[in-house]
Amino acid sequence: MFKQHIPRQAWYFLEKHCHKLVSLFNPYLEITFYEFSINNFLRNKAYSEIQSYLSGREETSLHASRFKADVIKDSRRIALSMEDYEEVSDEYKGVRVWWVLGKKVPRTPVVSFYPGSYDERDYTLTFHKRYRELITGDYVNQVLEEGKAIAVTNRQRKLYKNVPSRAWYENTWSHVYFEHPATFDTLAMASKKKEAIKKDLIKFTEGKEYYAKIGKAWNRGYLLFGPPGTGKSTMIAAMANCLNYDVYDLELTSVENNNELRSLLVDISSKSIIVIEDIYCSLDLSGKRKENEEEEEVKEEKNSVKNVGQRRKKKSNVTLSGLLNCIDGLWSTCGGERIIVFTTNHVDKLDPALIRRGRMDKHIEMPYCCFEAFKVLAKNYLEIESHELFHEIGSLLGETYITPADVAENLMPKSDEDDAGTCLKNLIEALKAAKEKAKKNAGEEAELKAEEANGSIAKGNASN
Ligand SMILES: Nc1ncnc2c1ncn2[C@@H]1O[C@H](COP(=O)(O)OP(=O)(O)OP(=O)(O)O)[C@@H](O)[C@H]1O
Ligand SMILES: [Mg+2]
Repeated sequence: MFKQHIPRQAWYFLEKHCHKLVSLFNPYLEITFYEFSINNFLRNKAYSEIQSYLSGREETSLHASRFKADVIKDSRRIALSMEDYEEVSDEYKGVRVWWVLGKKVPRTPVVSFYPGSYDERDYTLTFHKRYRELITGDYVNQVLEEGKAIAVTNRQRKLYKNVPSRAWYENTWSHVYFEHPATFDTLAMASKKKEAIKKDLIKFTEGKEYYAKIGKAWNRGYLLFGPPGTGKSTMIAAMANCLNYDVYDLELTSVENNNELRSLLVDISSKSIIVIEDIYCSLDLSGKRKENEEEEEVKEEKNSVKNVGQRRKKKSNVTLSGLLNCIDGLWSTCGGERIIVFTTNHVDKLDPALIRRGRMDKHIEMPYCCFEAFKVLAKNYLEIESHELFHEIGSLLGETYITPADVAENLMPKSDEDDAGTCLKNLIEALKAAKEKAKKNAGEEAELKAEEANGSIAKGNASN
């Protein structure tokens, strides 16, 4: 119980040599909840729940003297949790128990070349042997339940990003707090389509029993495809905000091989969206590895800015089958309530196996800006729902392709003097320019085709 007052190395010595003697007379039992499971692979849920439970208790703040502070829920409050080796007591049905937060001390000194390497921690629960059943049953269950509930209410959502691992056992997700403002209300898209996606998501979150009944893992895959600037990443943020899920942004080019990918995926908690952006460019998933590599080598020489990324790409040995196995494995083995989202600008170039239904259950096309989507943007950016210029904008939008990102850029006031009318006029200019450009491109293309056709006719005549 008072282990923390004895030097740790001395404690290990005593424990090792007097273990049997001590346990014979010691009326107390100790249960340890490790932060990581024995194989160092998965973070123990119980550890996090105990942490939340203890942070949420008044006794913790009364009896512990050193705390770690964490900002919770939109930076409005802080949660205090015990520092290493602190001890707090708790009472359950008149029985006193003690919790100590321990830290694993390596028995041999470890020299690390890397700063901030992670120490493993554990919570030890101590209580009188007499109450073994009560404490290991009811009390521990109550702690875990309450901890889970506290974690849900205090939950500050996180955006995780995989970082290249330094060693096989290391946790390779790092996070920042997720505070993206996009919602389905601010997303510029035809309202019917938006509502259908929202409904699909809500149905998924409420579908625990349904998925169990049909014998399918409680996960869902979405494929978002469309040109750059049509809102694929914005849609992901809106999904995460709608469902209150964490986001795991998986950068495949930083993953060295299939094993590393597997260990990253199994470390993802439930209530999360796993995102693989730009799947076509992240890996060679089309099977045409040779051709692409040659193209890349040429590009590499030309474009020095891209060199770092290209070199990382070559280092990654993640394969299509590895990715598929991981996704299927993940879907069937771990807890559930996870969504995986792939985004791409080149849907036609993806391997069909990757996006077949069952893996990517819903394919969502992110289109160019339509009038309805423009009205959402006008409301977001200019706080107007109608204007005399809307009619002209509507007909121009029907005649040309422009992304919501370009519309948004034009609607943003460039100076304090710019009012809604000025911004709308800017947009009209941009639309007219886009229309002209498209016309010119179409003309050139037609000319080229005609030239090609004439050339082949002339060739045919010559050979006759
Ligand atoms: N549908 C949309 N609704 C609201 N805003 C949008 C939408 N599409 C684009 N935007 C605006 O344009 C910016 C770029 O959009 P976003 O990054 O979501 O596009 P993307 O499709 O992910 O592009 P890329 O393929 O290049 O990753 C966003 O920050 C947002 O402000
Ligand atoms: Mg994007």
